[in-house]
Amino acid sequence: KRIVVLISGSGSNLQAIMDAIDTGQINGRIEAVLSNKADAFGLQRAQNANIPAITLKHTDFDDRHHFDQAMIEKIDQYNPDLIVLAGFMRILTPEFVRHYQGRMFNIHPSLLPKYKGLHTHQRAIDAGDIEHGCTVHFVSEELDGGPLAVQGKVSIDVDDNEESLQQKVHAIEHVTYPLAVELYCANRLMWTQDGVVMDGNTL
Ligand SMILES: N[C@@H]1O[C@H](COP(=O)(O)O)[C@@H](O)[C@H]1O
Repeated sequence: KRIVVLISGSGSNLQAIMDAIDTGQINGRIEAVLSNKADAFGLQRAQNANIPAITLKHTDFDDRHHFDQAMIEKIDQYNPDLIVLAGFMRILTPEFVRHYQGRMFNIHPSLLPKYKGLHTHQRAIDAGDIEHGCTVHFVSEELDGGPLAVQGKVSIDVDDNEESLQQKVHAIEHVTYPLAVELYCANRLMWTQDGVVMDGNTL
């Protein structure tokens, strides 16, 4: 499968997916990495792996609509089967989401539908939760609201703080995201009219 990854920052999830392709876990190829931030370290990771690393700065466009249209033009040059949002910190327009509906993943640092939005680790601690984690979901027009695909869980210990919990969640993300991409690339995971189907079972 042909994959395009969108990032805004460090790209540790991008790296985990690149490593899983190298080991043969994922039957796919990253055709390009696109960032809305020119200083995103993830671009460096892509260049180190000889993957086209593209910067498209949202600040160069008048509004979201024009930025997203420019992204679509750039991304479609790579004819992707899957778009992976990996720490891409822009809210996408409905047009963009509809254009890639059913072939676009996002990862969110909580056990959705709990804690949509920001500051998920501190909110889980403040709520007294004993478990937390991350969610890979298909992207829909509802922010952090698309159908769930794969989740990874961690325990919250009494001595955990926001930073220690973030590190735990990052570690489980680097297992969970490659697994979701692996299943999608193997046609074992898809979003159908009946919902998300994995290995023939509706989730
Ligand atoms: N959406 C969130 O943004 C972060 C990106 O991290 P990285 O992949 O850039 O290291 C991840 O924690 C992800 O859940």
